[in-house]
Amino acid sequence: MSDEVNPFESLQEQIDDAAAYLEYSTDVLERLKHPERVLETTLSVEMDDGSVEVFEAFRSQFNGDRGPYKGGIRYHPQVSRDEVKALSGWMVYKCAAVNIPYGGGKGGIKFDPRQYSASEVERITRSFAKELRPLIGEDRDIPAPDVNTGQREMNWIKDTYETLENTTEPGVITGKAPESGGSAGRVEATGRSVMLTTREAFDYLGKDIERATVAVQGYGNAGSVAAKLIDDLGANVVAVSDSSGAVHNPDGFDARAAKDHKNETGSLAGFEGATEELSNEELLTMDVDLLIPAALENAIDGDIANHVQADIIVEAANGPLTPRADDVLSERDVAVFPDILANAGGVTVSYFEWVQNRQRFYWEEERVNDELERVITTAFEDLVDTYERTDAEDFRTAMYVVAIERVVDAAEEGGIWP
Ligand SMILES: NC(=O)C1=CN([C@@H]2O[C@H](COP(=O)(O)OP(=O)(O)OC[C@H]3O[C@@H](n4cnc5c(N)ncnc54)[C@H](O)[C@@H]3O)[C@@H](O)[C@H]2O)C=CC1
Ligand SMILES: O=C(O)CCC(=O)C(=O)O
Repeated sequence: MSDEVNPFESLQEQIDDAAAYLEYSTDVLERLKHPERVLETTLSVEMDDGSVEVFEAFRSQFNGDRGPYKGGIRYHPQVSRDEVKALSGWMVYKCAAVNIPYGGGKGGIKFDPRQYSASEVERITRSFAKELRPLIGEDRDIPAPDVNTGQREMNWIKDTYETLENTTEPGVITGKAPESGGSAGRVEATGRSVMLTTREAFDYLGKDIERATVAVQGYGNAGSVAAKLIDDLGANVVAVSDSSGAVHNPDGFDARAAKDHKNETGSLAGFEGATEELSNEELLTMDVDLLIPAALENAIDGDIANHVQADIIVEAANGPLTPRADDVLSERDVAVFPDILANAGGVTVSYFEWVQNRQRFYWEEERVNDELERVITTAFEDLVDTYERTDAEDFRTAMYVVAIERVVDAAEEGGIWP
């Protein structure tokens, strides 16, 4: 991609954009732009054939002024020190945007888990958990799932931690299976907040979600649940993609059937509800009402942004737009609703899981979903109030204004800063 940028630099640019609407000194702003610490380690793990392989792994703790560091663990060949730094920073501002009492962290192991057996993935995960042990804890740093990790990996990390610490501490990690202390509603929570943000955005912009056409890039946890729930609002999902490519039907198709096909065959290719297959870029530039990038960072750069035909973008992925794409889309009046609001359902229900773990009292799914809806609609109101009050250049900048003010207030009121 022509303007693919380092995601850590994107994060810093987003903070600078918001700073123009805030009256903080450069010292204060510099502190908001760098992680407090980053663990960089290597895991030496025995493979099934007896050989030993070495993996790079990271955990970044960006800012803990509002509470324990919080954020997922990603398994992907693109994982790097700067990527986890960016992702951990986005967690800080996400938790502040939806006003839950956490700071931000993120971790990852640089590998493709699909190339390894389940027992190899388990040994790699448990090896990482041993490295994380001194850093994590229910009041210190609480990991969770992200790309290519889920309940299985969270359960292994919890078990390794609890065994080594000789304790029972389910709140050390969230996104666990319900049998291991996970919360009802966590698997669907990220997609649910994407749906809630979409619903509020259409309402705010005076557009009708019923029969609105939708394209979704990335059909994993975040993208497939968002598609299913937006389909339930009456919208028409016409194209979805995964790393194997995109499928399209101009008349729309059942988002659940597309997910079933992916679960059964491992990819969207050959989905019988589609009439044609497209490239990833063709999906991103389709003439639809709503585009949901739900894969990885930098999916839409300045060049692609020039060809985007959607009226509204709701970011399910973290950092899917480059700063240049943001500028182009803002000039072209495409409304972008930012990741730090739209995908915050995951960490919000992680917060509910952590509360339930600490109280040893578990909620029904209906309560989880109701509380999540309250958090996201309140954050959406905070966003539009600030957007209108500041006349910010776009919704992302307005959301960062809200979030940065909360982080600075916590640091100042808490006596962390003079
Ligand atoms: N899982 C969670 O709770 C949360 C996830 N997110 C973010 O959502 C995004 C997706 O994460 P998950 O859904 O959890 O991951 P996942 O591993 O469940 O799914 C990722 C999907 O993206 C697809 N993909 C990868 N590269 C692609 C490409 N170039 N074009 C099209 N599709 C591509 C994969 O095939 C897969 O379908 C990430 O940015 C993640 O950080 C954000 C908040 C919470
Ligand atoms: O559930 C969580 O704690 C974090 C989820 C996450 O990694 C994210 O929001 O990007």
